[in-house]
Amino acid sequence: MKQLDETILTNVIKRRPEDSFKGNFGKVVLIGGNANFGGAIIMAATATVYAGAGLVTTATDTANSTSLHAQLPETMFVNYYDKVQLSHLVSEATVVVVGPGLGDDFHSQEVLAKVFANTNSDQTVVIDGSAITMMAHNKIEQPAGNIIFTPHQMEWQRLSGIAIAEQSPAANQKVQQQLGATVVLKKHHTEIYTGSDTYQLTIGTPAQATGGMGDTLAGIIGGFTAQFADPTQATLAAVYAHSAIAEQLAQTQYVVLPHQISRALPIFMKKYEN
Ligand SMILES: NC(=O)C1=CN([C@@H]2O[C@H](COP(=O)(O)OP(=O)(O)OC[C@H]3O[C@@H](n4cnc5c(N)ncnc54)[C@H](OP(=O)(O)O)[C@@H]3O)[C@@H](O)[C@H]2O)[C@@H](O)CC1
Ligand SMILES: Nc1ncnc2c1ncn2[C@@H]1O[C@H](COP(=O)(O)OP(=O)(O)O)[C@@H](O)[C@H]1O
Ligand SMILES: [Mg+2]
Repeated sequence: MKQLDETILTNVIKRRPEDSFKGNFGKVVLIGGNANFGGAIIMAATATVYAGAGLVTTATDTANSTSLHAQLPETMFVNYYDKVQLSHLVSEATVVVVGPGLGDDFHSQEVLAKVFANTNSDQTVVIDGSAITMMAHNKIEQPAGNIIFTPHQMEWQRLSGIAIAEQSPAANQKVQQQLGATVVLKKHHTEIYTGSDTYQLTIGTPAQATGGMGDTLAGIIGGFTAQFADPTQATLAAVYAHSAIAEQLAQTQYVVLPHQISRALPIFMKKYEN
């Protein structure tokens, strides 16, 4: 297993061309946040905006629209029950992030089905949280696109059928190959299965063990894959940046809040641009 190090950041994070505009840095659509889990999609969208995506739209329950804009005026809002708008939005996106706080009831399943019906092979599709759980429980096929799954260990157990205690690199890799998708298996020392290689994160801290930390990672992956050329390298850089920022904050903090990682991204990324 290859160990991820700081060089992934300088390899991936590019200085912006002078002659550029928001359209050069990707359109990201994030779908999630039911009436109970609005915070999850707000945290994910915050991470995507602060990671530098050019245009960010959040498709969520209408109950979340005011709090979303109070936290993050940079994002646009769409009611995820508006099937026409949702279909159009997803099909026009550079990157789709689906699942943070989506829930798994009948309405969540309908939203997921509409999203999956409208992705295409040119897009990166980050599948997180409730979307992974629904795919596993309801045997839903993978959508079109370059797929990146971001499960925690229980979500990976649900999707792969491998019990947490049995999640060895060999067993995980076998299922990754069947899926044909990148798998970011989140835990202390997260493992990333890309198909051609397996990587391990050797940084990260228990100060990250708090709700919303994975939602934030999904958003950073969305922001990085929207802007930077190679989706696999961009994913590796996002995973590294998320924990590197957390480690820095944890030097003086007992717990690191997810939104603090997002807020730190622009200054952190500036140090590595080249
Ligand atoms: N503010 C918000 O709106 C927030 C909304 N959120 C959204 O909620 C949705 C559900 O996501 P979820 O992760 O909370 O629940 P689920 O998928 O049922 O997994 C939990 C079960 O798995 C078990 N478990 C075992 N190992 C584990 C591991 N390594 N990591 C984690 N769990 C592990 C665990 O064991 P236990 O803790 O009971 O011992 C428990 O039985 C999802 O859409 C997410 O985005 C959250 O992000 C929080 C903030
Ligand atoms: N002890 C730990 N050490 C390092 N990273 C951790 C630790 N605990 C949690 N994390 C990180 O926090 C995130 C948790 O993801 P997840 O469970 O999906 O959170 P949520 O769904 O609440 O946003 C992952 O990126 C994981 O690697
Ligand atoms: Mg999660």
